[in-house]
Amino acid sequence: MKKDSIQAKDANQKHPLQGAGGASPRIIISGGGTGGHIFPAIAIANALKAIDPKTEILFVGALGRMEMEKVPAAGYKIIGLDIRGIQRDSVWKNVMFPVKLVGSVRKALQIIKDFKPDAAVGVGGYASGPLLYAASMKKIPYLIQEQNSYAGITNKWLGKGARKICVAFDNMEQFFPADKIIKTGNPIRKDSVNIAGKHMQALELYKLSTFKKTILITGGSLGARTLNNSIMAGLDKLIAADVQIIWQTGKFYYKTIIEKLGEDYHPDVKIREFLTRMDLAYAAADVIISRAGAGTIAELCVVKKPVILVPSPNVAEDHQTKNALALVQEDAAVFVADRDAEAKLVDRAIELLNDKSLQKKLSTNISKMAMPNADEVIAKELLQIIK
Ligand SMILES: CC(=O)N[C@H]1[C@@H](OP(=O)(O)OP(=O)(O)OC[C@H]2O[C@@H](n3ccc(=O)[nH]c3=O)[C@H](O)[C@@H]2O)O[C@H](CO)[C@@H](O)[C@@H]1O
Repeated sequence: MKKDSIQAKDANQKHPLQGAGGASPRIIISGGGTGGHIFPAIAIANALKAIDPKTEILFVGALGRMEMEKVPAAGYKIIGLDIRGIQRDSVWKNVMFPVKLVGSVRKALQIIKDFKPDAAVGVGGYASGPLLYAASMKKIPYLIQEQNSYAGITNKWLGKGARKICVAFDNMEQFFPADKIIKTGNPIRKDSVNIAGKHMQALELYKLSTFKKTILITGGSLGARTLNNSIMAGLDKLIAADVQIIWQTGKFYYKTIIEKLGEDYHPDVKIREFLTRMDLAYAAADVIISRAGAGTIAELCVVKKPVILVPSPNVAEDHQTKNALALVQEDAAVFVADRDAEAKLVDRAIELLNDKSLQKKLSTNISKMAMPNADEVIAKELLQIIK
């Protein structure tokens, strides 16, 4: 584990925020569903460990969801609850929901009894509801981390009982009690944005040329159909422009794309289902095309590359558009609407690659919006509420 500024200087010296009486804190972190919830949770866990490596951390997620794979891969233990969200497309799919909810609260109560946490954290996603509800029943203090400019129904409800609510956007008083809100930014995994000096290593990993410009396409943790369709439509143009691409398709779309194009479609087109080393993908890129998920945006501000954002129109209250506009209003990103992407995205990307002064302006402006220490700030807030 890397040492950082909040770690005690001497390994034997107790950090001022270490658990009461010298005991190391025991924390449950709950939630998940998509990378947008899971990776901030891992970032908070890493920050807690940096303060006190003996901190005991247990994750609670939803069975069958991405966290059950990504959390152990990050080195943490996770227990899954048998819970899923309300399905809006069919009433019948929700018949078992009340039974599963009650079962999950019961299991969460047992987890709390066994693990004996000093505090809990909810990052949003199915599992945080039952776990934080159980925590409130057992009078365990908890903190909520809300990534978006729009709070989901569970977080709004749980916000009333939270000690602190850490947010990344202004005007969150419309969802949460004002006295509990702290604007910290979104926690990001330090290793996903640590790109300094890694350009050559990144080109080697992807077997990319040092003589060509590179575009990274990322559709967020699940991939994005619109981005995939737009790239598919513009492949010939990209190749003709001598551009190479790292194309993250997402798990759902990968197979179809590979079936259509073949495994070795073109040496300049690197197609991947999911990128496990975001640092190297960011490091390789000259220009990035991305969805506007809150976590990705927080990372893009730190890696400060020129970015084109194509917000998903299929998320609650159109929050990705709000995320994207927060940057576009500061001249910190180029905006392409989802409905225009297939016709315009590749042209805009090639134009941006050829416009050095626009690239410079975007990089400078996006870097001003970075809040790189949210993980540490949130970890400290959490330890304060234990005290
Ligand atoms: C469709 C949907 O519901 N999207 C939501 C979801 O986005 P999503 O799950 O896509 O999350 P974000 O865009 O916030 O973050 C994606 C995270 O996944 C990582 N990553 C991504 C791709 C990859 O190949 N490898 C990888 O490691 C990124 O580095 C980042 O840390 O949660 C966000 C935060 O609540 C919301 O703002 C989004 O609107």
